[in-house]
Amino acid sequence: MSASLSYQDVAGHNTKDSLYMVIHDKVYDVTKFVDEHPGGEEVLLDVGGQDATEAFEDVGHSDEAREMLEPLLVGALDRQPGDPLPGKSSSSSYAAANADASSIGVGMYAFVFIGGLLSFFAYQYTQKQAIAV
Ligand code: HEM
Repeated sequence: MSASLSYQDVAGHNTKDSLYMVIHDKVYDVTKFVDEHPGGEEVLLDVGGQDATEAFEDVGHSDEAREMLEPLLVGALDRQPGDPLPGKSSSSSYAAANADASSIGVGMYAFVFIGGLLSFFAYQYTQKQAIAV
């Protein structure tokens, strides 16, 4: 129970036959749990052999789900310098995705605003024309 595993040890267990994952620097053997997971086996296989802290927290798992982790515990993760940090790569890609989305949003506002200005001036112009006639 008090075993200490390296990230490489965990990374080796990334198949349905033997599936480990790291959540909050603890290593869990989820092999037997895969078929029972209410969220489906696919998501667990996706993060198999990796740090799943962010994926696990993103879902907002219940306290019950957290209790289910206890019997699956294998040991603590012995994190070495250079090992992936929880969610580091995916959080930066989330940030990038968000930046993309918001720049599209800004573009949309600019488009609508400029469209509005154009129609305002077009209206003014036609009004002046109408008066001039
Ligand atoms: C060993 C770790 C895990 C356990 C014990 C666990 C357990 C559970 C439980 C009990 C639920 C039902 C809802 C709840 O009580 O919160 C659930 C739902 C869910 N889980 Fe997990 N989970 C684990 C890991 C993960 C991971 C790593 C992911 C994502 C990569 C994930 C994705 C989901 C999703 C998407 C649902 C929602 C299903 C739905 O509402 O239709 N789970 N999980």
